[in-house]
Amino acid sequence: MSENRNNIRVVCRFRPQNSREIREGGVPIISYDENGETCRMEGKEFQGNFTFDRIFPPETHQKFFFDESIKPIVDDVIGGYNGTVFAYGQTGSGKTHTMMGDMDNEEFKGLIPRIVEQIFHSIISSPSTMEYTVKVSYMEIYMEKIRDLLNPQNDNLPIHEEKNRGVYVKGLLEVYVSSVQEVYEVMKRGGNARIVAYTNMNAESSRSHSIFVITVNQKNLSDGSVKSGKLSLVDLAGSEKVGKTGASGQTLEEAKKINKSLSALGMVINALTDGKSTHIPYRDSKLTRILQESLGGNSRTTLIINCSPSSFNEAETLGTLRFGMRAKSIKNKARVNAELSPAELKALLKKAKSEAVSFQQYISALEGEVGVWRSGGSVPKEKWASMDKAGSAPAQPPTPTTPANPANPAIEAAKKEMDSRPGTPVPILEKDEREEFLKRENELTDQIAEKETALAAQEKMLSEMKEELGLYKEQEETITKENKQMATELNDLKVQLEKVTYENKEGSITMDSLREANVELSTELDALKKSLSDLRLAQKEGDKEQKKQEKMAAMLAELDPSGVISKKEQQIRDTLHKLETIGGENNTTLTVEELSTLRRELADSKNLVAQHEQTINELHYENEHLTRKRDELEIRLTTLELEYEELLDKTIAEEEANNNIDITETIAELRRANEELQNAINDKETKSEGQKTVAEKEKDMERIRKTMAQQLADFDVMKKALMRDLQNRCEKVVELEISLDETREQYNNVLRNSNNKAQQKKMAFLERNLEQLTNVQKQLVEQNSSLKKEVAIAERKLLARNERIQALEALLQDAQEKLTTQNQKFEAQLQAVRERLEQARSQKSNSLSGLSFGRIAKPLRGGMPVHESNGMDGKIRHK
Ligand SMILES: Nc1ncnc2c1ncn2[C@@H]1O[C@H](COP(=O)(O)OP(=O)(O)OP(=O)(O)O)[C@@H](O)[C@H]1O
Repeated sequence: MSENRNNIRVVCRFRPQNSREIREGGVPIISYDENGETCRMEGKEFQGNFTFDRIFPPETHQKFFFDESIKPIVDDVIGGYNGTVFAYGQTGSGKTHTMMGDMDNEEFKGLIPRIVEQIFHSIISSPSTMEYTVKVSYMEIYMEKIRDLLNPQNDNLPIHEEKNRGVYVKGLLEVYVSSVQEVYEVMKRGGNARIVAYTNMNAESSRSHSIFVITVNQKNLSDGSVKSGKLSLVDLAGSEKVGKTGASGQTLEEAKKINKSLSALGMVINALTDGKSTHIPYRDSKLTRILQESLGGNSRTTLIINCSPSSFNEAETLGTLRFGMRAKSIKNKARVNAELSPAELKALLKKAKSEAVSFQQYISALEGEVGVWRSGGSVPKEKWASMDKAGSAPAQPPTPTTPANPANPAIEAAKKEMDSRPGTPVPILEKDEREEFLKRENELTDQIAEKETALAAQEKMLSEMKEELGLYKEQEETITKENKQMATELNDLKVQLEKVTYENKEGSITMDSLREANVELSTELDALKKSLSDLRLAQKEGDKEQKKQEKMAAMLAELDPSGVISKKEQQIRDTLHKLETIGGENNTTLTVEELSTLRRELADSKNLVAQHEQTINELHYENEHLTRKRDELEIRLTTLELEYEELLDKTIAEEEANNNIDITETIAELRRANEELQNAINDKETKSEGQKTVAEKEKDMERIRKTMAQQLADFDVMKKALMRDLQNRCEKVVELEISLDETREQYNNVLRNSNNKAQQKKMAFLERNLEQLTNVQKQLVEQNSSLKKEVAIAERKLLARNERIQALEALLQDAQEKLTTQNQKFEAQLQAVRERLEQARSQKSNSLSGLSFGRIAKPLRGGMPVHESNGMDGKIRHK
């Protein structure tokens, strides 16, 4: 292998100007030489050329870039070399595009998919005597911690170094794969776990350094020899300037850490290339420690520097190009990682055996020489024992004058090994010491990792608690605010409640007063109604009386239209007067003429009585007629007015009974009187016919006169009774008629027909009053009902408010209880945190004082162990 192959190969790839650069007025400042190795920068700050192993301009396709820059490294890996490809450049310069690209797109897939394809292609193309196993691992270094992307919960893996194995990440999951597709799946799985963030320069900026490792082990089945090649594909985080990326907060912290590891990378490259450094600071960062073998060690390394061609990023591009220029001169010492075949081992054994014989001879020669010197002799210098002589000739005792100062080959070998890595900070140690040192270093690294993990867990817990605390505080503030609001609301409600209660009381008072006023008005109204009804009654009575009189007159006029009864009554009275006169005039004896006159008059009287009888009959008839009419009216009235009906029924029934008795009795009496009168007349006629004496005649006359007077008085009484009866009946009839009329006619008509103006006036006044009072009463009733409604509404509102207040009070209480609980919880958590912090501090001080280490849990190692495959065979035997 030429020396060139041991140098780090640096290729430079420019991407096209991006939209931001164009927007910011950036212009391309890079021109490209046709030889594909040189480019020229024409910037404001710098103008000059850069030469690399290859330079790829912006329009370079992914395939071309792979074929021209990286493809040979696949053959190296298959050949048993370690290889490294890493991409360096500012954020957004195209590192991920170059390394990974779009693996599902044939045109845009990047180097890693193409390398994988190429490896599997080479395996398939290799001789059938070769057996391969391929395993992959994927990790990222984020914030100076190694995270397993295939098992992301392992986020702080330690780096170990062993003499035989070199530098490796302990606990990293390695997955055996047997096809390109399986590798793709693994890559996608790991890619999804990568930490990316938005920056001004790149919407999906990698915030970590990712390292994808493919290890190809191969066994030559024909001679038993084995080889292994390990290819590390590194996509570095952006070497950005903080200001330009707009990094802040966590991103700023990231940027600082990223810059730290990148500057450590720069320092390693400087130390490796300045030609004078004896110490290479690999251990200054995780990145450089992992890449230790790739930079100046057992690896064939290609560095891809990704650049922007734009004037907008001149400074960053210049930095990247200079970084590439420095790296160019790093020299590696790549060797094949092979184990010897049995034949080779046999040869080696043979050689070792002959060497052992030589040593034995040398030792014997030395012993001989020592013996000579001890016995006081001397050995000439040319005869001194030496290895050369021991290997070729039998051992001769050395010349005693020559000092025995042979070099210890083991120490020499160790020294040589150490010297071969002049930059390693490990002091030059004896072989055993170095092993001890590495062992101790590994232990300490483990412990550091454990402590870091524990610390990170504690920090995480602390930040979570802080967050929780913040949340509690926020909650507390919110609750306090709510409480305040509630209190205000509660006060408002209380005020409203008081107002409503007051209004309610006022309403009740108003209601009471209105009720009282209503009662008073009702009483007044009742009194007015009563007086009105009294007045009406009085008016009615007056009307009745008037009507009655009128009716009576009319009826009497009807009964005796020609005044016959009165005349006849007068005649009777006259006759009686005559009789009295006759009786009174000197008690003289009546002449025949006088008697005949008396007879005539008597006849007239008889007629008169007959007429009276007829009249009485007529009256009786009329009475019956009226009774019938009254009955009819009563029936009609019954239907019209219940109260009247009952009253009238009673009255009329009573009257009817009395009247019937009276009339019957009166008639009977009249008949009796008539009979007696008839008898008396008959007696008189008989006596006169039998020539009675004057005294007898006088006595008879006196008797007749008395009888007549009696009869007349009786008649008079009877007449009066009749008249009274008639009058009563007429009154009743009139009353009935009036009642009937009243019932028939409307009340207003009665009022209109009323003749009494004063009464009318009073009635009208009272009516108005009544109307007003009715209106007032109506209003009061309305007010009353509306007040009742308002009171009901107010009561409902009050009830609702009371409920709301109760609910709010319950909520308030609930919130206060919650707050208290949360406060208690928070206090407890705070106390726990304090205790833990205290514990951590004491542990730290203990460890610092060298007393003892605190008990920190080992990091979890989930997923499959390193030696396990993911269920895939992983072995590929070419047939
Ligand atoms: N050679 C190129 N041709 C076309 N587009 C490119 C090229 N290089 C990069 N890009 C585009 O530029 C953008 C940024 O690229 P990329 O993400 O690869 O940058 P990066 O260097 O990985 O950034 P970071 O360090 O922030 O992760 C992407 O959209 C990518 O597609």
